[in-house]
Amino acid sequence: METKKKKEIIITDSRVTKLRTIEQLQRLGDTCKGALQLLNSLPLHMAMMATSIAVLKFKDCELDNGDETEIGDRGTNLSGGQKQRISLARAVYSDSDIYLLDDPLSAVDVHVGRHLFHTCIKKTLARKTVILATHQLQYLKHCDEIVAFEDGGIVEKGHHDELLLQNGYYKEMMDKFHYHTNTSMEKQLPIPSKSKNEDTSNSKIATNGVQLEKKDLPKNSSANSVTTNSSANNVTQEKEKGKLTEREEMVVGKVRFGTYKSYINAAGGFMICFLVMLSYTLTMGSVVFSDWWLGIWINTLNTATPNNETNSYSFADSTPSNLSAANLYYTTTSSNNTMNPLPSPENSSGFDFYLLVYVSSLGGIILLTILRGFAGATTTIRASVRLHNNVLKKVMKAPMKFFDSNPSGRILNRFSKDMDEADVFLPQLIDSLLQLLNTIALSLLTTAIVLPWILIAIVPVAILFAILKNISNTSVRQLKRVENVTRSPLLAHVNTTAQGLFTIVPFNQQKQFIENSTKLIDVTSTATFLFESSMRWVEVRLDLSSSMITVATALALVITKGSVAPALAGLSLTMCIKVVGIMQFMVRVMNEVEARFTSIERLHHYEKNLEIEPQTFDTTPSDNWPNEGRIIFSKVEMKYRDNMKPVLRNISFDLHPQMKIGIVGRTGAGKSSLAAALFRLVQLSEGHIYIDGVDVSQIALKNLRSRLSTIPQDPVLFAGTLRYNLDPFGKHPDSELWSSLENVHLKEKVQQFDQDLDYQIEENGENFSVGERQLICLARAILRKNKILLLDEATASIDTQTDSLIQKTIKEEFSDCTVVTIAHRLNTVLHSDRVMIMDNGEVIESGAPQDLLTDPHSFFNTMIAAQTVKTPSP
Ligand SMILES: Nc1ncnc2c1ncn2[C@@H]1O[C@H](COP(=O)(O)OP(=O)(O)OP(=O)(O)O)[C@@H](O)[C@H]1O
Repeated sequence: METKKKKEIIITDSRVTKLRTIEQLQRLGDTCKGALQLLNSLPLHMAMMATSIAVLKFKDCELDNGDETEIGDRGTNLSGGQKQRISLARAVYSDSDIYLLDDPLSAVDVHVGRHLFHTCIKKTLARKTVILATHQLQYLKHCDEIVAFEDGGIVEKGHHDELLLQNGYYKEMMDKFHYHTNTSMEKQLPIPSKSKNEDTSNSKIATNGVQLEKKDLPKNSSANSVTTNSSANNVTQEKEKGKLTEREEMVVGKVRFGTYKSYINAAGGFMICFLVMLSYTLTMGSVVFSDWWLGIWINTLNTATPNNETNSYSFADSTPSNLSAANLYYTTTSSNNTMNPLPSPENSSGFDFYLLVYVSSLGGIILLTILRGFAGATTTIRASVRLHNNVLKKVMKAPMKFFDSNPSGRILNRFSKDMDEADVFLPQLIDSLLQLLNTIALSLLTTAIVLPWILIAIVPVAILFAILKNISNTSVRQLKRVENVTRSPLLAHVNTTAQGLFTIVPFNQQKQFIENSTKLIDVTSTATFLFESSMRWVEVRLDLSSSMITVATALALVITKGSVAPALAGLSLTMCIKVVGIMQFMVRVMNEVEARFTSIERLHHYEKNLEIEPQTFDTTPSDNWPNEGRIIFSKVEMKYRDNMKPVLRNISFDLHPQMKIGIVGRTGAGKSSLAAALFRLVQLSEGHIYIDGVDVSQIALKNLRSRLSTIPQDPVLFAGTLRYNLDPFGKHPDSELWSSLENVHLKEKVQQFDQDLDYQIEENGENFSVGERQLICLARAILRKNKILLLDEATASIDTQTDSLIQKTIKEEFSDCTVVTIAHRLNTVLHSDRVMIMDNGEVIESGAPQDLLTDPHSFFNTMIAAQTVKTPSP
């Protein structure tokens, strides 16, 4: 493998079928957890060492704790460019022979893009075969071979110079590209060749009324001085800095009353729960009454029969309900021949009366049982539905930092396993518990009335079981809590593995993921096993105690043979077996109920303690707000989390209505954070943002977010029809939907689908390319007709030609709107009214593009110069 391998470069057109594998590889390469898992699995420091020179320059990445920084689910705490660089670093580290890179330069700025192309792709991977799908046409002349695709087929193939000579598709594309980028700029202005630091040392930056001295600004965007200083002093503090995920909470001790109260409240309140309990008591009471009445009836019949000595005691039925007054009453009345005040069954009316009451009581039992079942089921279902909805509402309103620091597995765990406990296990257990409690209460009551001396025997049994319950309860409950918590990492792992499958498979990391999964399953199963074992532990002891009590009673009866009447001896033994059985069962159920209530405890924790985004309603904007689209940022400072340094610092600018503004800057400079601040995804630590004179922090989030349109860096599509994705509330007629699709140049493609607007979009829009997803989002924004549109790298994954058509559409469709365009492709913002350049969380330059281009010292000029592809010396 010493000979240099041939490189092949493939250009893809976003309207053309892409190489599916490459696309998915890159897209899923950006899923952070996959990155984290892989990076964790590899010797991370070595990986970074091997690739940092070529790719990362981690200090430029401004990660709080360098390569030790923890990355959240799907790379939530990384900028788009940082995600791409980590993906590329991972690919380089894998040291493969063939590299498939799908547009890895789309989300990075021109400086980093050049660095990545020349240092990483050309130099580090010099001896590898690299297949690069890209829309960055400026790099093509450095490639060995170019393959141009159109409509899913190859239209041209060859070297840059050859293809130019052919004067065909490639030449036309290059001409358009140059027209849109370098040529137009070159026509306007000379391109300075000064380095960035020289260029920017003295000039002033105007940000509409706010004058900033450039010398006050950091000379370089990198945070190297920050990381260097702090790491020298305190290593522990440094480690904490890069920490993202918080420990999942786990309560110790008894389940608090607040948890039960939250369940009772969710079920409908104390009164409803009391009524439900009453329905259980009445049902149980009706059974007892029916048995009792039968006893009276039979007894009356027997007293009416001359030969009544044949009375027998039958306790064969072992259901708890038969441990009732009826049996006891029957026993005593038949032996004592008590007076019966009721009508004699000898006459037919008396017989009818007994029968009538008995049949009515049976009817009552049926009715009350149905009522009880209905009341129990609806109440417990209502409780779990309300709990679910309350928690869901809380999670939906949680701030971004909650999702950053809580892996998806934790949230999934609450909504799956914990909800399952509330939906399935608890209703059954509560039903059993209420029945048992009533049975025991009624049994004790009747026993106390009829055979009070039996209570003396019951007391020690009850004490013994109470002791056993107390001993076992603590461990059963705590082991259930451990089981609850250990499931979260497993769910997170499964979730991220599924999402990152197209990264895992090409990197051949299945084995490692299976091993990790097995380890996590082991941990979860161990916890489940321990919980189940603790339950079995107490059950064995309860069984043993019950048997011993029964044996002791039987022995006592045998020893005292003759001194106790056979009937009473039989009764004692039966009572003993029943009472012990019920008590034993009740201890089990009570233990399990408390253990399973730990899931309600976890749900209640979210319900009660989850921080939500500030819901301010101080100002209610008018229905047509914002009708002008003026945006003012005043001394804005923003941190993603309190313990982090600000990502936006002292940002002030004033965007006039209908202004078209371009925001450019190095990757990680804070451009997307600006959008996050505007949408109040993260609260400002200082300063204010005004839209048409209204302080956005004073209005309801719903009002704010529904009145602004955005196309995010990672376009989001939902599983459903295309129509639903364009117009979720069905507010627009089909004609408008088609017109918006036409505006984004997707009409033809959609017409090819069998079900056109009803075409089914898969989860995350998997059946569309990233560029197409961005276009669908743009069509959605066109339909919404809001006065303010924010495009965050909205056309980064779209070819230059379509990009320019889209820019034209945006210009026409949003001519009377304020459009903020965040872009790395500088030609995208070249025709804006104003360009703002951001660096290290600050606006370092602002002005009309023409003015900035005429200033040879401007940052903007250096960026333009970088885009004109100067090959660095090897
Ligand atoms: N949710 C988050 N939590 C913590 N830090 C974050 C989060 N999102 C972004 N950051 C950090 O904030 C900084 C600015 O990120 P931002 O996404 O605003 O950059 P950007 O200029 O849009 O970059 P790019 O051009 O690469 O998309 C980066 O250093 C990034 O690591």
